[in-house]
Amino acid sequence: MKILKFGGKSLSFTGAFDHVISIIKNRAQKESIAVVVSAFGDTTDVLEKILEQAAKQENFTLLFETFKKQPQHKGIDLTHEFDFLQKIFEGVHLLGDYSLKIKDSVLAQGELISGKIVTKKLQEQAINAVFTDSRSLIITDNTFGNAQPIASVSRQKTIAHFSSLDKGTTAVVTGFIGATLHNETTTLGRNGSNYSAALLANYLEAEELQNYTHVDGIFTANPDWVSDAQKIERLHFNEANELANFGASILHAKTIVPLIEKNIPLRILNTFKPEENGTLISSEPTLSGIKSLSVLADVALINFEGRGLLGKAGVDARIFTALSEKNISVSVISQGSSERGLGFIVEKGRATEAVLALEKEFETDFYTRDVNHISIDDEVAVISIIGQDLSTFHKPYNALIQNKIIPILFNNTVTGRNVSIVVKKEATKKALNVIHGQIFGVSKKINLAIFGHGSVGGTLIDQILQNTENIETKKQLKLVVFAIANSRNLLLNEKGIGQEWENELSDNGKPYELQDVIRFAKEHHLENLIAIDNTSSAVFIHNYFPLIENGFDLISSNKAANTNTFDFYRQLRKSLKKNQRRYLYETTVGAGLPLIDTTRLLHLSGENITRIKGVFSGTLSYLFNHFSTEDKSFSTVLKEAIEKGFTEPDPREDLSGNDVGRKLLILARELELENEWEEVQIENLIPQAFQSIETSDFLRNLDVLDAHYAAVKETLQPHEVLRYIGELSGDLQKSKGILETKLAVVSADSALGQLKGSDSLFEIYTESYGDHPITIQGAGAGAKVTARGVFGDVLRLSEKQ
Ligand SMILES: NC(=O)C1=CN([C@@H]2O[C@H](COP(=O)(O)OP(=O)(O)OC[C@H]3O[C@@H](n4cnc5c(N)ncnc54)[C@H](O)[C@@H]3O)[C@@H](O)[C@H]2O)C=CC1
Ligand SMILES: N[C@@H](CC=O)C(=O)O
Repeated sequence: MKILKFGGKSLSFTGAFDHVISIIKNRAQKESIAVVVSAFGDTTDVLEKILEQAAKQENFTLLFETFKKQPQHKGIDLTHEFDFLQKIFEGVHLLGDYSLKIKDSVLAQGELISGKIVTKKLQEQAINAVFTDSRSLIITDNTFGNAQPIASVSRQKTIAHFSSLDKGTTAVVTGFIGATLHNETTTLGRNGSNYSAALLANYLEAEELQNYTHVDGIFTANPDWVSDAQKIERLHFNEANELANFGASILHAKTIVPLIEKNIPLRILNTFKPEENGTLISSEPTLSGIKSLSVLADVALINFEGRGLLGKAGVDARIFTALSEKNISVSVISQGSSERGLGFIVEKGRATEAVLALEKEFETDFYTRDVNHISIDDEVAVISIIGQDLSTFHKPYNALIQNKIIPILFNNTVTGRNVSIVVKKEATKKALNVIHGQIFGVSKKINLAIFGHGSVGGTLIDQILQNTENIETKKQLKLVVFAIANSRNLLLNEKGIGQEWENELSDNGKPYELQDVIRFAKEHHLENLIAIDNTSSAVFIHNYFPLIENGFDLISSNKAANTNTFDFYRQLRKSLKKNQRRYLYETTVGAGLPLIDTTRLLHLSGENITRIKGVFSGTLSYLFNHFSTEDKSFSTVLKEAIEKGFTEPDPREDLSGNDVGRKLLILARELELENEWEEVQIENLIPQAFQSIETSDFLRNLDVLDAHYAAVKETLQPHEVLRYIGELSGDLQKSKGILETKLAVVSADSALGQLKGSDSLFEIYTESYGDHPITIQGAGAGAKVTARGVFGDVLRLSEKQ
């Protein structure tokens, strides 16, 4: 025989009542089953509410009449139950009070009513169903509200009842309720119906207990909180027991024990998807490893501080005796060895009572100041990682710290392989997602906010969106672009903005402040945050500080932050260090070329860099490579460079030499030089008259540059070409270097002279390499290569997140 149990949600009319009847019908026609039912939907709560109204001597009639008229009650003779309830409510109304015994009698009507209805509906479908009032089977002690079954009597009564049924009969048994030896109605406490079903399975030595719920089975975490949670196919009883103890709402420890005793498998199924296998819990060994995350949300942390009690014996015993006298159960406990500090978790509703009990117990110790204080923090939750041991705990732990979630305390069990972490309640969802992403090997979600969607930013967004699947398959990284903004508008989507981002932004983008992005990330508990600055704004860089303080790592193609004052540069590093955030900006020198990384590694490894020289600007490289050898005017070649996306948003940044100057300054600071922007000697290629006019006027009048550069070209010898060069020299061991940019005439067959297209060339001279510099050469500008470089930074950060 199999026991099928249906919970209240499955039985509500707005739920899956018809599915339940058809499941039972199909199964009853094929095999031997017994059915255990809970009360319909929220019946138990409604009955309790009416009882409360009656006890407060309020008018309970309206609610009671509404209850009686519920559609599921139609067509069934429930006169007996309704009359019984009416009498009790009237009595309670008169007395203004009720006992737990009365409450059990009232609540029991919910299961009695649903049992009758299910039986009748099955009979209408020609199923030989018999209503079975479990008060004649489950005999309990008289702990009303949480009665304990008397196994020997209950077993014997249950077996006798089922033996008396004709073959092919389907018993519909009321869950949750029992009766004392004196025939007084009792209830079995929280999760009582599941317990009844487990007891029945035990007494009848059933083949399997099948629990039909509103979920597909047990998941690696609550899918309402973790969208990547996966269904677990199989669990061992021990693992299920751990899960049950730590808050998995569809399991309860006391349900599992009767099943373990008789080795009866438990299957969690979805009423709406009866054909699926759900989760099977049995004694079969399963693959070892971490199984699931569970959350205890309705809890409070009690912090007991008693420094003066150091070394005194029996303090813990006093604490737990005081609590146990009040029947307050303690879950997570953590105690320091050096001082008498003890933190532990109790049910939230009992926290004040717990503190009062402790204050009473330690009254004299307060007086002697041996106990400093006892406090409650009820804004906490406990996350338990079932199957986790300490050998790999550093992974989720580090991920939490990375995401600025600092566990308040944690503990592990010696035998049970699980670690519990107490976190601030507001961080629960984010913490769950971070841990889940880390330990289940499913993709780690990286949440990106992209500021600036011009040439580089726009190309980057497209590159990311085109490669999301590929990256997820190869790297198990799920890149989610949750924010895209320019200087005016912001588009947000916590699930990820898609390929249509441009249209969506123009349709739904809204004016914003930076705080909107930060708040959105917090409200949606987004983890592994990266902000990407693809603007050229010297104003935007001040946003780096709030971003860092709110858990964002940073990436920029914008050179403004690293070329601001040295004080700003230092403050930024300080904030990054304090908040344990990282900042990558590989594309700020040489676009996609690995300049920063190479320079940094050489310097860090102690290699003495003596000089860095080269063509730093892709734009100017393109300009002079083509202008020197082709019969084209200077402005024609410049326009080509602009069209190809090599130039800065304002091309005068390139022509003024400023862009090269910035790159020199960025590299200098990588070498720990403290140069300021004003100390960079720059040759400006723009005639004085055009240096401070509007960009649009300048762009309209580019040909004014032609005469000057035609004259310069005239002076070149046949084997000579023009190159705009940047050089970092001087004693680079000191705090300042010499930073210089200039237009130079070089031999066409020199390394610099042979440059093609928009290639940059960087020569890094070091002590060990002598006269043979490390040379890095390649496309030094262009939206595609730059975006690709930024993408590289995203992956670098993501892998370390
Ligand atoms: N084009 C290239 O080859 C390379 C460019 N870069 C850098 O990449 C950055 C972007 O360049 P492009 O895409 O060509 O510029 P762009 O002008 O095409 O795009 C800049 C974007 O930033 C936005 N923006 C400006 N101020 C903002 C603010 N305060 N807040 C939010 N958004 C703001 C603009 O609305 C625009 O969407 C620049 O800093 C540039 O120096 C770096 C290496 C190579
Ligand atoms: N305009 C810049 C782009 C890269 O920083 C250049 O030409 O190098």
